[in-house]
Amino acid sequence: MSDTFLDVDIAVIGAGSGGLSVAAGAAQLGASTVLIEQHLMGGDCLNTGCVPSKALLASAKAAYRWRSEAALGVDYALPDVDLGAVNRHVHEVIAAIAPNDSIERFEALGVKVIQGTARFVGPSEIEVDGTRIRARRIVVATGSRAAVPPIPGLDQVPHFTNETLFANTELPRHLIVIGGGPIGIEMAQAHRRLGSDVTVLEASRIMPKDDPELVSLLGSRLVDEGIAIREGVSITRVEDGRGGVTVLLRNSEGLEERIFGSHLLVAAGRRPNTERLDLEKAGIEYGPKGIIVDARLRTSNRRVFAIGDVAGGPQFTHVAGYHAGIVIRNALFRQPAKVDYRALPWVTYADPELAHVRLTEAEARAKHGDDLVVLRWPYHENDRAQTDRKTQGLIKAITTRSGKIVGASILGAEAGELIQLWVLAIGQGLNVKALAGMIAPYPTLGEISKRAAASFFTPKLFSSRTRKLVRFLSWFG
Ligand SMILES: Cc1cc2nc3c(=O)[nH]c(=O)nc-3n(C[C@H](O)[C@H](O)[C@H](O)COP(=O)(O)OP(=O)(O)OC[C@H]3O[C@@H](n4cnc5c(N)ncnc54)[C@H](O)[C@@H]3O)c2cc1C
Ligand SMILES: NC(=O)c1ccc[n+]([C@@H]2O[C@H](COP(=O)([O-])OP(=O)(O)OC[C@H]3O[C@@H](n4cnc5c(N)ncnc54)[C@H](O)[C@@H]3O)[C@@H](O)[C@H]2O)c1
Repeated sequence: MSDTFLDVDIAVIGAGSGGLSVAAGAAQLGASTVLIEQHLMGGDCLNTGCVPSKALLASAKAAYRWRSEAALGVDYALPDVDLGAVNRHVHEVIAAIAPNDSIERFEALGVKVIQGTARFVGPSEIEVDGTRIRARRIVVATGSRAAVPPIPGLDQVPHFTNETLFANTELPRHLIVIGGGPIGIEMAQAHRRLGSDVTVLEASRIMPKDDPELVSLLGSRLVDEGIAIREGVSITRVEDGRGGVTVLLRNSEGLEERIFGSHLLVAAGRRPNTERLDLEKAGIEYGPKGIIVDARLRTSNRRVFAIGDVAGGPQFTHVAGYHAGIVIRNALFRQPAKVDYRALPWVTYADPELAHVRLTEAEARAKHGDDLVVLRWPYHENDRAQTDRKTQGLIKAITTRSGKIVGASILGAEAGELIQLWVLAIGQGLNVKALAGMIAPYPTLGEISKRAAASFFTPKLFSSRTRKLVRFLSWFG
């Protein structure tokens, strides 16, 4: 028998990036809203994901200044990294952002926040520690956690995941990272620059979702910084001992190897948080990738939506926030809004940054065949990149022969900022002509986008036909 009974318009399970956005929107639109969180307000992104990882990367970038900015005539001393102080910085950043996601802020918006683990007890009812909640609409936003691969011995060996890494206050002597996806690559570079030896062990190739040409340039840069990247390895066993961890693997040539490290980070993908929800009781279908949803983010139970990492699609904070808007439109405005990932960007915050939107070159070739133009512009051709000595990298944009932009990838300084122009252009279905004709302020890195776009017209503009035309017109005074 439950102690309390609540009857509300919307119940949201999980106060991470997705759940917080739905709850804030629903309450401000006048819907009675309950938000249930079993652990920390803000979820993964604030506490164990985006925020601490980017704060750690900021310290790492500072520690690298002696090398990256030596050419500017300013002599930075060799860094003396105190990981305890770095850790304090990381947690101060979390604390500075936390009020935005706090219980107090949400209650002030009119949301009833309940702390505890929610589970379904019926198609439109959930229970949290004796409180039963009936809701017209329920939104599952329970996120994901690190997937620990079934490597023999791994469960016996101490290892970090994103849940524990940011509590560490001692610099690893040699960090072995399992997984060369965005978490593995960002954390590998952060630790290398802070002073650790780092080895990345990747089963296939690093950053498999990004453009291989740009990934390969990033990979070379990471290797130059001293990170050992081992691709195509198969880890056969992990053992504890000798004050650290030993990883046994078969390398890409089929040879057995042992690698010894002081610490291990597992960054080998994510598992959706579906287990503790009793989804069967609400008739909600799910699989290993998460809760099954349609394009309107409805589950097999039409009163229940699933958003963010638990919904099995792209796993980013900006996607969880985008999902929240789709659910608000469906649940509160009764609009049949659907997700559309055609202009979905992502950025990996290595230095240099790697940013991408829509199709890679390979995907574009598969879709458009020969109806394709690949535009490239290197950073070293940009004056601002030269003044700031940030000349590594390039932009690669893909258009159809008629100039419709179908994809863009950028490797280089501020790539995460530069990609936004391309996100807008792709989202609005713009022709490359719009970017080529834009007046870009000088000297900015943004001119790289304009120059790449303008290069679409170079062959036509300087063709013999155009030159003949110009000569002809000059006869008329
Ligand atoms: C190291 C790392 C770095 C990242 N960096 C970036 C980045 O730079 N940019 C980016 O866009 N994305 C990044 N991500 C991904 C991003 O963190 C996630 O995509 C995002 O947090 C997903 O939001 P969510 O709302 O789906 O889930 P979460 O933020 O994980 O929130 C889910 C919440 O639900 C709660 N919960 C779970 N089950 C229950 C239950 N039964 N009852 C009550 N509460 C429950 C959890 O405690 C949690 O607070 C990163 C992830 C990691 C791990
Ligand atoms: N900057 C960002 O936006 C950012 C940063 C971090 C994380 N994220 C999000 O979090 C998600 C999870 O990140 P992730 O890096 O853990 O996962 P991921 O799935 O993107 O990459 C995991 C990598 O681990 C490899 N792997 C898996 N099992 C392995 C094994 N046994 N041995 C060796 N390699 C193995 C895979 O081949 C893959 O390349 C990302 O996909 C992304 O959506 C985003």
